[in-house]
Amino acid sequence: MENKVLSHWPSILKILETETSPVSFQTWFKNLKPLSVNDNVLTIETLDDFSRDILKTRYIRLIQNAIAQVTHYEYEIKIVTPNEANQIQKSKNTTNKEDSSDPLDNQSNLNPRYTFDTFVVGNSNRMAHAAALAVAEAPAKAYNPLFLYGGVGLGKTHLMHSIGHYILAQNPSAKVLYASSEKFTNELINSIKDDKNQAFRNKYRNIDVLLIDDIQFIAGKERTEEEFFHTFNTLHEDSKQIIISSDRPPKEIKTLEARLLSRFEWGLIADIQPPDLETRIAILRKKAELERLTIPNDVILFVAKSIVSNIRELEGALNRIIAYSTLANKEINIELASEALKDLMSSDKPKTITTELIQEVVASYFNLKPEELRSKKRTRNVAFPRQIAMYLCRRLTDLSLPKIGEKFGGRDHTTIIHGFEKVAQDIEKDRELQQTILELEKRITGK
Ligand SMILES: Nc1ncnc2c1ncn2[C@@H]1O[C@H](COP(=O)(O)OP(=O)(O)OP(=O)(O)O)[C@@H](O)[C@H]1O
Repeated sequence: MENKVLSHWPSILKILETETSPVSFQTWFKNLKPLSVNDNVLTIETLDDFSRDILKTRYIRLIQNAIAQVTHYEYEIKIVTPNEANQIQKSKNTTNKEDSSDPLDNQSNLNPRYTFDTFVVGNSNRMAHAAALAVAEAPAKAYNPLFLYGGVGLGKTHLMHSIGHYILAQNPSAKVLYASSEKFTNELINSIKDDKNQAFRNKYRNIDVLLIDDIQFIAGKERTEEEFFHTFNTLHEDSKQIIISSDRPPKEIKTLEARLLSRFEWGLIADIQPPDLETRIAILRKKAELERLTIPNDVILFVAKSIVSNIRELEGALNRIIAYSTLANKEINIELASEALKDLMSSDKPKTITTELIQEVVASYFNLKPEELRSKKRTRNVAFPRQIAMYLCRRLTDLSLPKIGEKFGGRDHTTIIHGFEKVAQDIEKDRELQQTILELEKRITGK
């Protein structure tokens, strides 16, 4: 059964928009995502605990009414955070229960917000964006497959959906299908269980564009790899476009079958790096513009400097500030922003510390670009911050010396040891440097 809530979600949002103030709509409703319907319960995802609590206490009835106006059906509403949604998904996966009323079935599953228009291009994603656009303009002709990889929350899904939207805008009858590799796996398992393998194959092989997100999850799952291999071959032979995303390059997906690995390398592999400061600022400005909000420059800068390695978190921080301002009925300024982000900054949740994060923080501290730390430049204004970044990489990550060297433009591990020792010695006698290192560590670890 195709669920009406999802297909009519834009109309439901329109009703909510007319029934609430613009700020309230932007803050609480615009980002809601209907996830699934089970019996009478509709699960909707919101951005964080804060929004979930507000929605639960103040707006459930309003949402129910808006949905009922469109679907003529009254659902029980369950609001969840992305973490809770993941938990639900995980428990579903382990029980392998088929959700026959999955609202995403029979759709291309594209998020209307993820288009090229709303994607900000910067140094960190320029190449991936150009490749995505080339594929969108000439599906199955430019690069096939297109393999996009990068860390969490850096825009892979956004770019994939943008390709889908673009192709559909050019050719509305194109069959575009987006699925996470988990969904692909679950549907395959269910199809085997229910003896519906042919239906599964029809679904994934009779399409023009296949977008598979987070492919790393199929690695090591033999049956899924096998099925994906045949799906891939069929589509590729029929000149259909395949776009794949992953959190790492194909070669680093351990236990991925060699024949799949080699196919992933047939087309183009493009990476997305964490955004530099300028791009983070541009993303925040774009978001404010889309939400029709005026956010002071110093607040934008504050957020952009506070959240460096994940665009989802960057957006979440801005949403939080907007929510605080709405609730407290106060204008957005730097005091309000620091208050709103206080918990986020001092959160106990361990941050993933990567060399990219360290390079970004160190570069920003010394007014450099992260690329300069990876470059061959040897002037002291670059060389010393680079040694500091190497020192911090060695202290704060578990990476081996050669791996760190690789992340600094392919330097030899002896250079890393030299950098580390130089800084370690200087700290002994230089109090100012001690303070600098402490400050950098604080910014990197968020503690
Ligand atoms: N360049 C960009 N311009 C504007 N928004 C962006 C950009 N990159 C990412 N975003 C936004 O950041 C959020 C996270 O992006 P997305 O979900 O595409 O990340 P991802 O790389 O697929 O993450 P994951 O690894 O968790 O699947 C989305 O809301 C997306 O719109």
